[in-house]
Amino acid sequence: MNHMDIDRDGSDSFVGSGTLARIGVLVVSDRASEGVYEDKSGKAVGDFLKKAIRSNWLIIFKIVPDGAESVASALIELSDREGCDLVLTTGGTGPAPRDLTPEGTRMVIGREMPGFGELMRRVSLEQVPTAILSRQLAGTRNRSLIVNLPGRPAAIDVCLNAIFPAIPYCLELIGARRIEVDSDVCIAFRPGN
Ligand SMILES: Nc1ncnc2c1ncn2[C@@H]1O[C@H](COP(=O)(O)OP(=O)(O)OP(=O)(O)O)[C@@H](O)[C@H]1O
Ligand SMILES: Nc1nc2c(c(=O)[nH]1)N[C@H]1C(S)=C(S)[C@@H](COP(=O)(O)O)O[C@H]1N2
Repeated sequence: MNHMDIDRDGSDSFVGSGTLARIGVLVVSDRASEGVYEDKSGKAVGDFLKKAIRSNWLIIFKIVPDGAESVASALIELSDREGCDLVLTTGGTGPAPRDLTPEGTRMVIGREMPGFGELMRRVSLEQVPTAILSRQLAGTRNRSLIVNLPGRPAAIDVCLNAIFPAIPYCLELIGARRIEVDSDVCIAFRPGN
């Protein structure tokens, strides 16, 4: 498990005070986990978060091979033991036999939140017709929001740009720690604001 503190300027050390949100990034990839290739998707998620979040947060990074069990146990570790408010997974959402991230996610979430997958498929479809092949899910596990992203590095920004406006309010509703986003990158919507 790799812990890295990130401040709003994108450096790797935490500064400032206030709520420290905990964000898990779970890379699901046979080849990245074996070192056959270098992970680019988890890194792209970290880069997006560094740009988008202006309150204090901590990233907890983990790479596992494909599989429902490997995903489920990593999600439990990130949500329950690491106390993550938000967990973003990459990879393993397609139809290939070893693509079992949605199955692993479904094993651990209490409530499914279909809107996240619906929106990501809609915006991705404007870029690639194969967007319909992603079975990405999202849901809550107690005070954690878990969201599946596709594995392709190019998909990460497209998907996060689309869903991030709804994430701060969702975290608030489930009783997770509060995050503030940078309005130059994304406008968070909180009803009543
Ligand atoms: N973490 C990652 N870093 C870099 N590229 C990735 C990563 N995850 C996926 N990809 C790329 O996106 C493609 C589709 O992702 P998918 O999750 O279906 O992986 P895969 O083909 O099952 O292979 P693997 O599990 O070994 O990454 C991969 O074939 C690879 O080219
Ligand atoms: N934005 C975006 N979404 C995308 C893609 C992409 O390149 N960009 N690739 C699609 C493809 S080819 C597949 S098979 C599915 C599942 O990808 P995964 O198995 O890497 O999660 O995501 C889809 N969604």
